[in-house]
Amino acid sequence: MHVKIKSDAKAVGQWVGEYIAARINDYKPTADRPFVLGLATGSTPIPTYETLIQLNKAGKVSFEHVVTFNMDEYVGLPQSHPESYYSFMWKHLFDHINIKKENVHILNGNAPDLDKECRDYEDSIKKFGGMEIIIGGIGVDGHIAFNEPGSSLVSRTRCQPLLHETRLVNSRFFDNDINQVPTHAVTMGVATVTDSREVLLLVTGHNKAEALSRIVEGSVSHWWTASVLQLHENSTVICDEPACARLQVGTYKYFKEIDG
Ligand SMILES: N[C@@H]1[C@@H](O)[C@H](O)[C@@H](COP(=O)(O)O)O[C@@H]1O
Repeated sequence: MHVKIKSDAKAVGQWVGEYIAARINDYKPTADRPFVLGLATGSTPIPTYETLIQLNKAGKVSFEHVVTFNMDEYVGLPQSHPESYYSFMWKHLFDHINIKKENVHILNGNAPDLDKECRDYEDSIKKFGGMEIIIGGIGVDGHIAFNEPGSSLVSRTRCQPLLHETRLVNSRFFDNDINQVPTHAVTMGVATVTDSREVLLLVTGHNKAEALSRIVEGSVSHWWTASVLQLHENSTVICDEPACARLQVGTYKYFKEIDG
């Protein structure tokens, strides 16, 4: 696991956006061989999406042959709801780049048969040959996608109940009213994420400091599901200075020296 430490959230977004654009360009995607990209929601990836939009508008990267799979979606929230992850993705990225609508995949949290929806999603990722890169954020409890603490580290895409704490944190998007926050989500499993050939984990802000230290310095544990990235052969955590507040000085210095 690599750890790159940048000054702030904007610098993280700049680095990750430029890196993804370079990876897409190196891959030279075509209609028959698209670049398959896993994407996340939350406030953390917004600066990355802003960078990708700028690069796309400047003609430096094209999404014509990019296929995307989003990590998760709320269950029971209408797609048109401003806080659905569907709305989020179109508002913050897809509406501003040259991606084809049919190349965008987001789990349907209103599917009549959620188990089938999740199985079909896994099949669809496989049909495209798996993901080249996936980017994710983390919850303050170290969850990746909606794989709450205690999720199996070999879990696959499924419907998952949300913890009270997660709903409380996310209530800031729902008029600070926890009762408006859905109780369940459909989410890629931990193993669905780690099947990606490369994983980029974005961690910004002081409120993620405890989670970052657990993931980087702690043991691999289902209580901090993102810690599984220690076992991935190509994973990188890109974090900002405030998120490093709980790292040991030696850890901080080591990664500054090794990964920049
Ligand atoms: N399901 C999402 C996660 O994918 C995201 O990483 C997390 C953190 O969000 P933020 O980046 O806003 O802190 O929020 C939700 O729980």
